[in-house]
Amino acid sequence: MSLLSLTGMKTDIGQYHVLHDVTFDVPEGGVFVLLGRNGAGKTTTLRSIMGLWSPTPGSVRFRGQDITGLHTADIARLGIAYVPENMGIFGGLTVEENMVLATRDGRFDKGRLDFVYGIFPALERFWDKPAGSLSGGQKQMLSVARAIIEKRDLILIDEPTKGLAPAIVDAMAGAFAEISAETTILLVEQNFHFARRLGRDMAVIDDGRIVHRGTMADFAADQTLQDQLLSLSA
Ligand SMILES: Nc1ncnc2c1ncn2[C@@H]1O[C@H](COP(=O)(O)OP(=O)(O)OP(=O)(O)O)[C@@H](O)[C@H]1O
Repeated sequence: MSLLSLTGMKTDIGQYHVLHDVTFDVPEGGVFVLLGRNGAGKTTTLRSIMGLWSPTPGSVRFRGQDITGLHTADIARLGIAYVPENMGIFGGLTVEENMVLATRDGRFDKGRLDFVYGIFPALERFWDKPAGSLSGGQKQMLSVARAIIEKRDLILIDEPTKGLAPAIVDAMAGAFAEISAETTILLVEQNFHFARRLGRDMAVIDDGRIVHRGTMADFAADQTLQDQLLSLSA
């Protein structure tokens, strides 16, 4: 059984038909990549999974349970975390306060905090600093750290490399490889070079429709297919 299954998902935002037919399965373990150009529908797909938009018709199943139409908080409680493109951190609060707000009951498990520091050592150094004073890369690390401060089954991450320097992107790739050893990641990306390093399975979305599904290894080896599908992203 797939960890997450999207079937025939259509999402309207106001009068706009944004998703027309989004169907794909995310298997448990590793990184699943959803590629697509600007405005293709990647963020809307993640927001529809999290209950922030309502797909009608269509269904979202998590571990076989139909979660379509549940409230976002209930979806999160089932073990799904969301790292939005704007990172969702509180600039006026310290790193520690941002992390506290991401826990269920305001307390850290010591072992878990060490696990997070092991992946993102900068957070320990900046623990008492305002999140707003961090660099772009450190903010992105904080936003991912908030998602893993408690163990989750699935993390949805929206374009985490956008605007980051290559060295930080490398650090992110290492971090995601570590995280994906315990938690399935659904990664939305435009950066194919980053995505291909991490992805096991993948799909391409264009104009609100899934136009390709397969393994990253097959996709990365097929230049014609890449030219055809990623040029949609030109
Ligand atoms: N709140 C909204 N109101 C109206 N249209 C919207 C809204 N949010 C998104 N859209 C439209 O829906 C389409 C898909 O947007 P979405 O943000 O899902 O794309 P994306 O693939 O995540 O793009 P990007 O890479 O730019 O974030 C776009 O045409 C966008 O303009």
